[in-house]
Amino acid sequence: MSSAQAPLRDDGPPAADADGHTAPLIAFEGVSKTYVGRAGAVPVPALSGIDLAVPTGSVLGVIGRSGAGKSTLIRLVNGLERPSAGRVLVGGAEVSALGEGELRAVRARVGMIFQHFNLLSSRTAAGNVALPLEIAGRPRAAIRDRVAELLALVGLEAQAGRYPAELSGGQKQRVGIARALATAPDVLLSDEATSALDPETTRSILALLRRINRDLGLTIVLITHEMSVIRAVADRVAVLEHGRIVEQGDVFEVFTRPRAEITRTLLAAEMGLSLPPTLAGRLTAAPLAGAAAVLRIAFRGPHASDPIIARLARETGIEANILSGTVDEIGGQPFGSLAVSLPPGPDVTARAVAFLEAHGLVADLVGYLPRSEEDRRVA
Ligand SMILES: Nc1ncnc2c1ncn2[C@@H]1O[C@H](COP(=O)(O)OP(=O)(O)OP(=O)(O)O)[C@@H](O)[C@H]1O
Repeated sequence: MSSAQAPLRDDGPPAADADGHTAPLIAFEGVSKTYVGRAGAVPVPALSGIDLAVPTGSVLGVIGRSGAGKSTLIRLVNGLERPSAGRVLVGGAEVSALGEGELRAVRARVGMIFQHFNLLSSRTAAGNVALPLEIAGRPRAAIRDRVAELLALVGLEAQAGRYPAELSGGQKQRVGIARALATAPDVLLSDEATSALDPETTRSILALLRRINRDLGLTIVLITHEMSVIRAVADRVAVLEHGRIVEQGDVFEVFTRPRAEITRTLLAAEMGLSLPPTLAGRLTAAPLAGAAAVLRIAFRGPHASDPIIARLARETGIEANILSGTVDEIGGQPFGSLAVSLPPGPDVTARAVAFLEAHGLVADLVGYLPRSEEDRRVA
């Protein structure tokens, strides 16, 4: 538990089973949500049959395209929405069955940060962080000390007296994080918290979230439409499509063995972005005449890809050109991806993909490169 206050459960720390696994802090059991709206309006199914368990102290990333149901899912955790069917449990309490009074107590244990920060423009950074403590009726001196502690935690001691209009986007989000942590919650919900930030600021905010998770043991659920966010901060990922979880698991497993089509597409999009800009800008979705197919190959371990490109050439006669390659880490494990272009010829793409997958790698077509560009690159 991150907090000095009573946890949501009043029976001590989460129960452990015989194998020492703790009960999930958040659980969705057969949850569906349909928005009914005005009389006569067509009901909108937003989530269907969601089963999800978020272990205490973990970071779950929920990814999906616009309209997939991400916001609905996160709003069910703090009771801002109620399910049409199923149960949502937080710390053993069935949020979906609580009355307004009890819900208020739960919400004090669940902090939230937002894409557009949602700060009060009339209050300073310190004033924004103090707000939840004032609402909770804390004594003035305790509020002052707690606000100073929180601003130090997010690296904003020097900005305490500044108004939101005088802060950068990253600083505003740091104030948002400090405010969300004010009542020492057990859970932090992040609704696209880095979507309005530039890449460098995004990295620093994600690093801050990771540090808070590690140092305070805070359980984090974040929603995003970017795989790079998941990779940077999450332990586990759930992929949502049309209101259903189509894939979930350990981030390393899902990145290196994506099963659902949507997961592969999202990973390929990220890979496309990590190509050198001159190449990425020339990548086309359609196979123009004479274009070279570009594959993304995911592999585990720093050297796992080296022999496979040589073997592809030797065993199938397909000579792939390496366009770019990265080796990264997910949760301390090396994970790499290569972009290669393939020579022209009948069935070359299908044969290459089949060969690579037969050797335990994941290969996805990310697009096509005009042959002249590809030749120039190789020359
Ligand atoms: N209050 C509401 N009333 C009616 N329909 C809604 C409401 N909120 C969301 N929806 C619908 O539910 C579906 C899921 O929406 P939701 O906002 O959860 O998706 P999302 O994945 O968060 O999308 P985005 O990334 O665009 O925010 C969409 O079809 C949306 O139009």
